[in-house]
Parts: sequence; structure tokens; C-alpha cells
Amino acid sequence: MRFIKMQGLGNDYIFLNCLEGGPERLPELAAALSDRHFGPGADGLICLFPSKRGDFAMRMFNADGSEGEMCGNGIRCLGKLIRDWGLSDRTRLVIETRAGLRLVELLDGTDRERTVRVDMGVPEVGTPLELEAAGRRWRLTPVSMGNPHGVVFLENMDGLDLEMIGSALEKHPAFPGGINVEFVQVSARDRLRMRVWERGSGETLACGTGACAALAAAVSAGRAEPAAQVELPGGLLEVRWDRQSGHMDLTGPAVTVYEGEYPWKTDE
Ligand SMILES: N[C@@H](CCC[C@H](N)C(=O)O)C(=O)O
Repeated sequence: MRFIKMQGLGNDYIFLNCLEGGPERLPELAAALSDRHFGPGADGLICLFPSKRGDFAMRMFNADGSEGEMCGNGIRCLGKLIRDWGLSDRTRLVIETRAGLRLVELLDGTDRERTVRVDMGVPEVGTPLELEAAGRRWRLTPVSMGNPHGVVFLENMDGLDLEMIGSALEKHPAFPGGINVEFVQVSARDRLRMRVWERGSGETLACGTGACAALAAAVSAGRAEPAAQVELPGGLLEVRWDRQSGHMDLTGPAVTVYEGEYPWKTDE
């Protein structure tokens, strides 16, 4: 089975072309491909499918095989890949996700790396909650970007035990389906520093939907302007919230890493 590995700010995924039908047992395959010791290694799997509502459809699976609704870094990579595979020469593509239709716009770039902008839809910001996790109380703002997030503001992120606190909040009983958790330090009104613990994948170097959730929570709390840079361990994402339409857009890189073959037997 042929695959391509790509990354956006180090948030890396294995991509499969499933336009003619995908392999069986996708959740199990996602976990096998994502394994960083016994497989190619990635934060998850993204599959390209045909769509009746958009130009193409995408399904994304986390490293543990669970299926997510949307992936901001992954959809940018998929936009580049559709062009690289010669499936479309358009620079604007509508991609169907489990979170709805998303417009992907290919900007400048090379064969290896391209800047891509995505209309991420309208964020839904909930009322902040006080939660007990890992022996402490946390104030968390729930945000839906089509997938569930919880944003925690910190004065200083140095020394944060992301694995312990992130995993406790991810699986908190208040969120039966789990959440992605963003820890955010507001460095300036147009710059946020963020670390993320992703549902089903653990710590990742970046998260596109998470960066949008962080800005939506920060603007709603009066802490930031609606256009900001989000600084992640993997690099910078540009996020802009158009307060008139309510839509947020996300701009960042999409990078091809390598192409490979994986011995996946469909009859196992
Ligand atoms: N890394 C992604 C988000 C991936 C989905 C997530 N783990 C979930 O289960 O919702 C991004 O760039 O948005």
C-alpha cells in the first residue's frame, strides 16, 4: 500500500488516496502507521475520499485509531497533495470533513512546501468551566471548531507537565467524547504561545483547530485582537477571525516529507 507522509509545523500525518476505495480496518491501520517505533510514525492518518458535496472528502484518524472530525494542519497538507497528485489544478478546493465543508486555498510555494489558507468555519465558544484534574483546579474554556477543544490560559507555561495535566483533562468526565487541550500564554494582544495535548494522539508540535480555538477563546475573553500569530513548538500559524462573517481562517505551511510503501494485508 503506497502512502505519503506530510507535516504542517511538525504535526505529521500519513496520507492515503482512497478515491478508488480505501483499505479495510482504517482505525487499526491508523494506529499501525502512526507507531513511531514499529511503523512509519505520525500523529495520525488522513484519507482522501470522493465527495458528493465538495470537490473531495477527507477522513482523519488519531494515532490511537479514533476518528476526529477535522484537522487544520492535515487539511492544508491534503490541499497541496491533491494538486501534487494531479487530481485538480485549481487553487481553491472545497473539502468535505466530518465538521462540514471547508474551503482550502493554495498560496505560493514549491514542490516540497506550500503556504495554504483554510476557512475553518465559525467557532463556538462556551462558558468557562472550573474543573478538577491532576490534583488542581483549572479554568477551561470549551470551544468547538467542529471538533472539541478546551483552552486553559496560563500566566507562564514554563515547567508545565503537559502529559499529566493534558491527559487528565482530555479524559475528564465532563467531556465524555474527550477533548483536545490547549495551554495558552498571551504574549501580546496579537501573539499567543501555545502547547497542545491532542485527543487520541497526545502532545503534538502544532494543532490548527487548536490554534483557532485558542484565538477564539482569547478574543472572547477580551485578551487578544481577532488577528494573531500563534506560536507553537513546531512554528507559527496565522489566525484571523472575521467578526462580521464569524468565520476564522488559518494560514500555514504544508510540507511533503516522503513517499513510501507499507505492507498492509486486507485479508488479515
Ligand atoms: N492536529 C489537528 C487536530 C486533530 C484532531 C484531534 N486530535 C481530534 O481528535 O479532534 C489540527 O491540526 O487541527
